[in-house]
Amino acid sequence: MPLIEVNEVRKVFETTVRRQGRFGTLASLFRPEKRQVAAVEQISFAIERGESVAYLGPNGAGKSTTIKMLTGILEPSAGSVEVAGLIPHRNRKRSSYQIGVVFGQRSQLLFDLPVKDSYELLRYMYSVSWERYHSNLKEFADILEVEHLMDRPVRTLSLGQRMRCEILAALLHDPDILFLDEPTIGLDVVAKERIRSFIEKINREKGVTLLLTTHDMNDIERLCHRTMIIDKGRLIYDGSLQYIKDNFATERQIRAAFSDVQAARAAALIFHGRPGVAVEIEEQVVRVTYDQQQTDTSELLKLLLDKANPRDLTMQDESVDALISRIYREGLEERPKNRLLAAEGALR
Ligand SMILES: Nc1ncnc2c1ncn2[C@@H]1O[C@H](COP(=O)(O)OP(=O)(O)OP(=O)(O)O)[C@@H](O)[C@H]1O
Repeated sequence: MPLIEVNEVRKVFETTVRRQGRFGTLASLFRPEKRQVAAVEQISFAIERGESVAYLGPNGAGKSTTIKMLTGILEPSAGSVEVAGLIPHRNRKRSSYQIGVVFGQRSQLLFDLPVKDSYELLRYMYSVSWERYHSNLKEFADILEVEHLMDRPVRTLSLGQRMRCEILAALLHDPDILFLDEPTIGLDVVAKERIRSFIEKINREKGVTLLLTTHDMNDIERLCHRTMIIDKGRLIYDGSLQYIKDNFATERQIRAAFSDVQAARAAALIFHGRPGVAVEIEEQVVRVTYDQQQTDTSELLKLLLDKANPRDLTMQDESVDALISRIYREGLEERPKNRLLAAEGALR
């Protein structure tokens, strides 16, 4: 039985529309105009114990609203949500024992108090035994390297230090599921890497199920075996990141370096006017960008090697980040949508 089960879920918010002008403001006061916003539309998915899933989408797509329904903060307008056998909004307290939540932008630590005080409060709230508390604190603080921060007021911590303390806070009560909303946002490369390796470890070694929202493709590549994409409240993709890469990453770039600018210019001319191939020159480097489905890589490489004399050749696929933003931007209509939807297991 799946650990998380979401069935035909919809969430509609009612908002008040402000009318323009002085009379409009007055009219809005007496007769407010209501408008309904569907933040989530008929979403269904199931997550098994131990999975690690990326939940992606552009701003305003409905990610936070979904997570709020999974954590019981919001009640769905229609459909059903079940998390670890409970209906979250009806069993908020019991449900909270099963889940840990980390919101990149918000804190569950008390700002002016030492980190440890917040942990002790959480221990009390979640009725964690002192023994369990001490052993979890020691184990996690060790790996996250936050032992030396225990007596520091939270407000004095750097963003990276605070995030590591937040993750520890979310795990003190041994939850089965961890919801992470942008856990690496705003962090430098080293801090991101520390957090990723910790999250990976608790998923692999402790079997904690992960649902992660992120705009950082490295988070996904590193942590998640499954990707769900939501756009305008609808789930448009549920499958592997590899599938997206294989089917949508059609753009590829050959980077050829030459011994001087003249040689680079001469090489660029070889591709001039060729349909579906774009060429850029930067000093002695030529970048040839093309669609793999239209043009054979071997053909371009042969031309380069026969007619020019590159010092170095490297190939690069389109970054996943660029790829997913293109999927958001263009939607799946323009692209091989049918292929995507028809593919077995792509959209469950
Ligand atoms: N309390 C609310 N009242 C009215 N509309 C809301 C409310 N919460 C969210 N919305 C709207 O629902 C839609 C989805 O919002 P949501 O916060 O779930 O998106 P998101 O994918 O998490 O975006 P982001 O990446 O910016 O956090 C947006 O149009 C948002 O304006």
